[in-house]
Amino acid sequence: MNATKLSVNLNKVALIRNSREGNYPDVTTFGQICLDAGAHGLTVHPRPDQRHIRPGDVFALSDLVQQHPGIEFNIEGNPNAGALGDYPGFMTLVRQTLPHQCTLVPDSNEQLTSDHGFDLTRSGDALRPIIEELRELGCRVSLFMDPDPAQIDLARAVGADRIELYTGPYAAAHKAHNSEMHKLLDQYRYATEHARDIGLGVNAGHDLNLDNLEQFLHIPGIDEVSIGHALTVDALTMGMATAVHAYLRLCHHQ
Ligand SMILES: CC(=O)[C@@H](O)[C@H](O)COP(=O)(O)O
Ligand SMILES: NCC(=O)COP(=O)(O)O
Repeated sequence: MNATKLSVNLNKVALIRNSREGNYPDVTTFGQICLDAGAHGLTVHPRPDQRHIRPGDVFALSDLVQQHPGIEFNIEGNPNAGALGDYPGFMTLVRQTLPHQCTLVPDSNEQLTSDHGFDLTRSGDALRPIIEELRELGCRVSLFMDPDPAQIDLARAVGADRIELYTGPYAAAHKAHNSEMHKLLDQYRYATEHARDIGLGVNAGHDLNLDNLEQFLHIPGIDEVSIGHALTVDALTMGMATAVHAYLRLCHHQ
């Protein structure tokens, strides 16, 4: 069984912090707890409305990760999200913090959460120079994608290093005990095989949790999962370090 890396998404820790004045809980402290517990990386998805992760968190977590060689910092977002108020824009933040991985996501500013992968037939040409710049900056570039082999071919063609499979539909089918789930899992399995065959790495994320992760990871070849929402909820009952351990076990690291 191959091991999949776990990157903990800290958005929801920041969301609680932002509900009051001050810095409690401190996102960087929770990042440190995750790393001490064995997480392989930290993920943030700064959104232009700063509903959770703020630019200061991105800088602080970048500094934290630099003190931990081998740990990956992953920044997610729409590269076309420009400056808004005191939000400097996605690409400015990335240029200033140089994460190991940039996961590009086609979210609009007002979206509640990510809910689809890129349609590269429409946005591929615009993404190509952005991907080129990110790779020149030394960032691995991953594109948030649905499990569609034709679109995955385009991800390769526009210069991505990896894809991140959007797992929301799988999570919903799993929760509903829906007969669609097995059909979906076949699609994710085929998409993963296809991506690897054409030289792309494969990440996965969105709504993965302690109930649905194990079955998803029966698909061989998933390099990394990024998990935030459910892991943070689990941490409310288990504590953050124990929650990270529980997810690491399902990723076959413990
Ligand atoms: C790309 C992706 O699936 C995650 O970034 C997810 O969207 C988390 O973002 P929120 O925490 O803002 O819902
Ligand atoms: N890329 C997915 C991610 O970072 C976390 O998604 P979720 O676990 O908060 O749904």
